[in-house]
Amino acid sequence: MSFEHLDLASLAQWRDGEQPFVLLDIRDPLSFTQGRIPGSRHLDNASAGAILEETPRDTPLVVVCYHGHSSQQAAAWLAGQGFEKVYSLDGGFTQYQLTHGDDVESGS
Ligand SMILES: O=S(=O)([O-])[S-]
Repeated sequence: MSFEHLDLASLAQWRDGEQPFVLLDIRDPLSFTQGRIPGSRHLDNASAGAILEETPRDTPLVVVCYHGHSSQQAAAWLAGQGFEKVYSLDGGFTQYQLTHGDDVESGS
């Protein structure tokens, strides 16, 4: 079990499509509150239990971090928890914001 990489163009297609998936943002809570990809959930030690419990293992997960590095570790971990389709967003939120700066959600 492992994860795959997802680029921003593919993410945009997914967001326009019908297929459900879950965006999991592992950045620090303040960064998450200040700006995130709309619809993202914050994944940290506190929320991991509930997310693992309520998410069917065949739901595709897309992990987002700052630059696309630490999301790979989180994605590998999630794959190890039995999720069948796990993706790490290449470029992370930083790249997303550069190219989709007008499509960012904020607040808690
Ligand atoms: O969050 S990061 O590991 O890409 S700097």
